[in-house]
Amino acid sequence: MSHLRPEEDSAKRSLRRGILTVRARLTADDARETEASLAARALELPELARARTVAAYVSMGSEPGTRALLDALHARGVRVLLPVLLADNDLDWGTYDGPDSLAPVRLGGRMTLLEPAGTRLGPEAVLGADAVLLPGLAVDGRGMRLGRGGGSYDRVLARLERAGADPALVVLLHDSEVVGHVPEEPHDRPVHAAVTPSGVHRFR
Ligand SMILES: Nc1nc2c(c(=O)[nH]1)N(C=O)[C@@H](CNc1ccc(C(=O)N[C@@H](CCC(=O)O)C(=O)O)cc1)CN2
Ligand SMILES: Nc1ncnc2c1ncn2[C@@H]1O[C@H](COP(=O)(O)OP(=O)(O)OP(=O)(O)O)[C@@H](O)[C@H]1O
Repeated sequence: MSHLRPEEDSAKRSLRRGILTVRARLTADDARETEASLAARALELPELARARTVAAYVSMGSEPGTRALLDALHARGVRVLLPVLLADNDLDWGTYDGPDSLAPVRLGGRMTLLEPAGTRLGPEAVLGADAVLLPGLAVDGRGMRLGRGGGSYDRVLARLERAGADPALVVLLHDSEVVGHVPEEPHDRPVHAAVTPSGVHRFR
């Protein structure tokens, strides 16, 4: 968010900026194609085919669209968990029960997040997920993921590790965001796969 640590790796910051610049150039047609292809590729994942509970998120702005995927999972009868951003950047969770179950939440500036409007299940609810779909800006061949810098998903990954939970960890990206190297800090944990509109990249 806006309170980046002064010592934060400037390599992360410049990679973030570069990717957000490219994302800002995408057209509405690009976005529609990306959303449909991303859902198709993700639904081919065996990890999602056998999942009873999937932790996901509602895409915003220029993120690759997740709405088609959320609706397909929901229609299959999968229990879909969605994040609720807490004041300390940790994440609480609620369930996705179709488009009407979402409520807009204004963040600081112009960004609006869609969050689940129903019962909050608590930050530990993610421990019940068979697969976790993560937002990100980039990933490298080791599975090191670059996020927006809030550290919310770093906390989720740390919580899963502490609990000994081992869900499939899958980041959803545009094709060009699978890169050669993502700068990492000691708290960063790798994901297992990335899904992009053109396919699946596996890291373990
Ligand atoms: N779709 C989606 N939902 C998500 C996340 C995400 O990355 N994507 N999150 C992932 O953790 C959590 C929310 N965290 C967020 C962190 C920063 C910003 C944001 O608007 N950042 C602006 C800059 C805002 C500012 O600091 O002024 C930006 O990146 O442009 C939004 C959500 C939970 N839900
Ligand atoms: N387990 C944790 N608990 C609390 N704070 C953490 C944890 N892991 C990382 N952080 C903090 O989160 C901040 C952002 O870290 P980083 O830049 O790696 O975010 P990110 O991975 O890009 O974002 P996100 O995880 O939200 O997608 C850092 O200040 C870091 O110290």
